[in-house]
Amino acid sequence: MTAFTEQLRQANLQTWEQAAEHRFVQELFAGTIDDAVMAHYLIQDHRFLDSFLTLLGSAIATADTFEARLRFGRFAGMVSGDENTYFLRAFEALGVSEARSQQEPDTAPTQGFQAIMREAAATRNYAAVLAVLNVAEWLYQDWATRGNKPLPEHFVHAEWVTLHNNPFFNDFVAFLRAELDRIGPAHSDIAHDFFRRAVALELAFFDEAYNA
Ligand SMILES: Cc1ncc(C[n+]2csc(CCO)c2C)c(N)n1
Repeated sequence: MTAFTEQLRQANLQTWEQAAEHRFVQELFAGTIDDAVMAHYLIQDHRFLDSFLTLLGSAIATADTFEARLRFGRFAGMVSGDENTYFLRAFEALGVSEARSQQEPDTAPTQGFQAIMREAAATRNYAAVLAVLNVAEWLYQDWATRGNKPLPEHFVHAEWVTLHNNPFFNDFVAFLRAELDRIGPAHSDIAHDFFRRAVALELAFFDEAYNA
């Protein structure tokens, strides 16, 4: 039988592939991404991280096992530490001042993500929370691990790949998928709905980077 998460991905395959093979991903690996595009993307993504932590909090609250709560807790610690540091170092390297990173308005995909993460958290439904988390993590792991490509030279590019392709992260994605494979089939409609909308937002988020 096809795993539930694989069924979700197959149901959204075209959008998923457009995101995973996006121009942003190609240029990131090639190291040719325009600094203005990277800066705009990271400013917006730093805001994504804020609501993402809200969603993780909801996963801790709604998970049905102690083991799952521990894993989400460890992951929240990593995201709040190393990953936040990356953003600050990248902003400095790209010459993005604190004033600019705060002044730039939220784009539509950023607002869309903040809304769907809050909405999933508010359902208090573990399957809905897992559906959004799976897209945000698994889709990023997919593009970051595809083809075993060599890392770009500049740390701003290279670390954006390795943050989404390392043993800790890969383990966490496997855990997220196993949780949704276990919980999802009994909540299929809500899982499909949140998964589909989140994949569309991922594609829109990459597209938006080029409106810098
Ligand atoms: C638009 C967008 N979608 C997904 C991710 C991936 N992601 C978001 S939070 C998080 C946890 C720690 O890495 C990961 C992997 C992203 N950064 N931006």
